[in-house]
This record gives sequence, C-alpha cells and structure tokens, in this order.
Amino acid sequence: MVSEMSTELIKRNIRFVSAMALSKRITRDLLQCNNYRVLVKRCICEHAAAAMMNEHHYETIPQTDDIKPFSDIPGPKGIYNIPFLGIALQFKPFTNYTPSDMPELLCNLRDKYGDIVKLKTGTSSMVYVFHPDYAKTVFQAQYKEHAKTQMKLPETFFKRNNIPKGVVLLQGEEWMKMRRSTQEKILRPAIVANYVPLIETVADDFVDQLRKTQMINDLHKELTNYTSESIGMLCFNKRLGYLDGTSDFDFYTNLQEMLTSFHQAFFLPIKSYKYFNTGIYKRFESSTLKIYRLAEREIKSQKQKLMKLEREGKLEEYLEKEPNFLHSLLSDHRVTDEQVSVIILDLIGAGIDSTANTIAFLLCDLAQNPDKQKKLYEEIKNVLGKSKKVKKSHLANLSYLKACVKETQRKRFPVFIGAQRILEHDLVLGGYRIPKQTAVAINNDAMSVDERFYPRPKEFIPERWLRSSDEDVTMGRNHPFGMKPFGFGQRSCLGQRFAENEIYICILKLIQNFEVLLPANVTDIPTVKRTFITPDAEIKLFLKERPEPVV
Ligand code: HEM
Repeated sequence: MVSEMSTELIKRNIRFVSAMALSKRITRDLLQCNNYRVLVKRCICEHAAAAMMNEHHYETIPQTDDIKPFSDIPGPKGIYNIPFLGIALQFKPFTNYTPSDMPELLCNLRDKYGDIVKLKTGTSSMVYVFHPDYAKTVFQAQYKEHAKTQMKLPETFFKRNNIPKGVVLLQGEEWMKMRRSTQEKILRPAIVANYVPLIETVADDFVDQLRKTQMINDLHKELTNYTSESIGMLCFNKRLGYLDGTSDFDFYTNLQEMLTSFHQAFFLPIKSYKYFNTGIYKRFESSTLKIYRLAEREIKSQKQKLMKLEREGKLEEYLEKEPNFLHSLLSDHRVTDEQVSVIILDLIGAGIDSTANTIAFLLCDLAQNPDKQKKLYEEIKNVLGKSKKVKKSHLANLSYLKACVKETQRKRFPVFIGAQRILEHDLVLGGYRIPKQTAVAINNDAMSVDERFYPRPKEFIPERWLRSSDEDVTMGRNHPFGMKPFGFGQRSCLGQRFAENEIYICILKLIQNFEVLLPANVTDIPTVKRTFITPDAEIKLFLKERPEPVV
C-alpha cells in the first residue's frame, strides 16, 4: 500500500496530520526524514497491533443486563475517537491545553462525564477513574504481568543504547525477579530502619549548613542536594558532595532535564522519537546517559573499595558497621552487574526529585500555617526531648509529623496523575464491563482534592489523618484509595519506606532547630508538573533559630 503512494502524497499527508495533531517540531522531523516510508510502514504495523490488543475479548464476567458494555463508558465521542488525532484535538491549537495540563483536562472531563471516563489516547482507549472505590477495585485486581503503559521514551533510550531495562520498565517474570531482589534490600521495615543513621548524618550536615545562612534561597534546589546526598548514602555508602558543593557533576540540571523530557514525551500523540533523534529524545538521552555513567563510575569505585577491604580481611567488619545496599546487590546471584547499574539509575530517577518536592511543599505549608507548625514543634519536643539522635521509637511516635506529610501530599499529589494499571482480567468498574488489556489510570491527583472525599480540600489540615480527631474533615480516612501517593500492591513504590524516613528526618531536624517562614509577600506557591509536581519558581525560606536549638 505504501509503495503505491507517491512521495508527494505521503508528504502532504504528513503535513495534514501534523497540522491537525502535531507540534511544528515533529512535523519538521518527519519532513526532514528521508525514511518516512519506513516510518509510515512502522506506524501502520504498530497501529494494527495496538488495535488488535484493543479488541475486546471478554473473559470471565457473564453477560447480564445490569452490566453496561465498554462502549457505553462516557467520554468524548465522534472525531475525538480518531486514532492519534482524537487526543491531539484536546490540546493546542484546538484548545488552550498543553500536554502538561492533562490533569486539568481530565478534571474537566470528569465534571462533564462523571467518575469514569473513556478517552482515545492513540489507537487505544484509556479509562480514567475518579472515585476511590473504583481505584480500590483496580488496585486490588489480579496481576501477574504487571505491565506498564506509555513509557516509550525510556524504552527507546534503553534499546538504542543497548542497556538492559530496569525495574521501572520491566514486566512479567523478569520484572518480578528484579523487583524481589531489590525490594528485600530496601522495602522491608527492619532493613530500612538501618538506614536511619545514614540519612541522619546527611540531615545533620544540612541543618549545620543552614544554621550559617539562616535562610534557604532556592528551596527545591537545596532540598534536591539533601535528597541526592541521601540517595548517595543508600546506593554507594558515600557522600556525593552536593551539600558542601564539592561535587563536579551537575545532578540538579541533568535530573530536571531527564524528568522534563520524560514528562513532555508522555502525551505526545505520535511518538516520533521512536524513529528519529528528536529534540526531546536528545535531551532525555544526554541527561540520562550522564546520570547512568555517574552511577557506573560510583559502582566501579565502590567495588574496588569492597575488594580491597576483602583482600585486607576487613570486609566483614566494614559491613557490620552500616548497611550496604550495593554490596548486597552485587553479591546477589540473581542480579547481573549490568542490572545493578540500571537498578541504581532507577532509584536515582525515581527517588531524588520526588522526595525533595514533598519536603519543599511541606515546609511551605508549615510556614503558611504557623499554628500547625507550632503543634508539630511541640510533638517533636515531646517525643525527642533533647535527643539529637533519631531512634526507631521516635519515628513510631511522631503521628502529627506523619499526618503533616500525608496532608501535603494530598494537597499537591506528588506524581503526575497517579498510578496506572493494564488489566489482566475483565473487571466491572462503575457498572461497566472493562475488558482485560485495557489501561486504567487511577486519578489520585483529582481525587485527593475532591471535596466529596476530602472536605475543605485547599486547606492544610493534618488533623484529618489523625485517629484521635473527630472533626468533620476526617471522612477522608474512609477513602484510603483516594490518596495513594506511593501507589499500591506489588508494583507500588520501591523506595516508599526510604523516602518516608528521608522526609520525616529532614522535617523533624529542621523544625526542631528553626521556625520556618516565607517572605511576607508570598501567599501562593505556584506548581508545575515535570513527572513529579514541583514548585514553579524559586522559593525563599527564612529560618529563625529556636530558643533551644538541638546542636
Ligand atoms: C515522596 C516520594 C515518592 C513518591 C511520592 C513516589 C511515588 C511512586 C509511585 C506512585 C510509584 C508507582 C506505584 C504504582 O504504580 O503503584 C512509584 C514507583 C517507584 N518508585 Fe517511588 N516514590 C517516591 C520516592 C521514591 C524513592 C526515594 C525511590 C528510591 C529510593 C523510589 C523508587 C521507585 C521505583 C524503583 C519505582 C518503580 C517500582 C516498580 O515498578 O516495581 N521512589 N513511586
């Protein structure tokens, strides 16, 4: 079919579809390409395969009158169902939305169609759910493959650079093997507790540094230094030099570049980077490769150190002193050395910006709500007293601190939209029959600020999470699946427990030592979505030393 089309006709079609659906940049890439015949062929093959995947073969659920068919799920109809073009029509220049505004677009669709919405996103339809009960059904469904949706940019990167995929991208048996060997080293509570002293040394240095300046100039950036150092301690048992400024690698810029290009690529209607070195792809590749090389370098140097200790007969003594994630990975026969590098890359990619954002937003919330900050300070004083060292028992008793973290994550849900699942069995959701292989997005981003589930959603009310509270706002506790910042189930966040400890320790050390204040003119904290929700501008924070600081 393609061979019969004249070159000009193909070009004209590209121009037409591009004008309708694509950005100028992709149009240019397509037109500059000498190999567009290959592109068109590949697109056609992929669309056919995707269309087959999307054909609905119902499996287990019997036909009954009270279960409505998949085709009845509300959502945009007509031209909005044309593959690729349909989703492109939802964005600029046809509307005011850019791909980054997807959460707002989805909230509008919810207001128009209800708590379950079907949207054509390429060749297939994606189901978006906006009710905690539906989220619960999807999270608790049965999965064996644990397949992921829409991660085409990193997939392309790994393939082109001949790097094996890590835990974030793998699925099925391969994923399960890698996940098991990683999670037993960082997700088990007893093991994660061993990392508390390591994180604490980083937090103490951070506080000492801030005591000198009495202010933070760029909250997000400085917290990224703290979280980079903490991940350095987890992955390499080594300080990377981000707090004292001795590092020669610009982690912050590279990480932001990697997350921004990943985010931008996520909703592109046509994934042209799969065929060409587009600008987005180049930015993703360059930043990710730099981080990957850094990980490889650090792993090599740690390996040499471990071997030297072994030769000198001092390895056991060294390993007894502190937990060593890298050593336990390297000595795990289920994981190859190449896989170790990619696991570390995953932890860096998923674990630095995410935690920095939660800490940054919580500090802003506390500064804007001095009564809550005072309550938190009182709790920290009562639980820790004059103790400088954080113990497991302290962390177990800081319930107001935990409520504050949860409330901040509710107000600004940390991850773009939320978790997604590809169903492996037919499911009834909201009275509709959803066939297996359908991708379902659990829209925690919208649910967590929906006043039907969380009254007074714009306010910072940590009390809503406390068992002892009997205020009307506590009804959110009845909807636990509306607020799952770390996801749920076997594919939930691998770093959840490490992240929580990192956040708790940083906040408790800061609030133990300083009262945090925003400049008087700051009333609003603008945010932007770059894979994770992030402050959209530099935020200054003043630190007023407590009368009895813990030094
Ligand atoms: C506030 C901080 C964090 C948040 C909100 C967060 C959130 C999430 C979410 C929502 C998922 C997907 C879960 C699902 O689909 O059910 C996820 C996956 C993941 N997270 Fe986190 N995360 C955070 C910190 C971290 C840290 C510190 C690390 C590493 C040390 C990490 C490593 C990972 C990895 C490797 C995955 C992929 C797991 C898999 O696919 O099996 N995360 N995270």
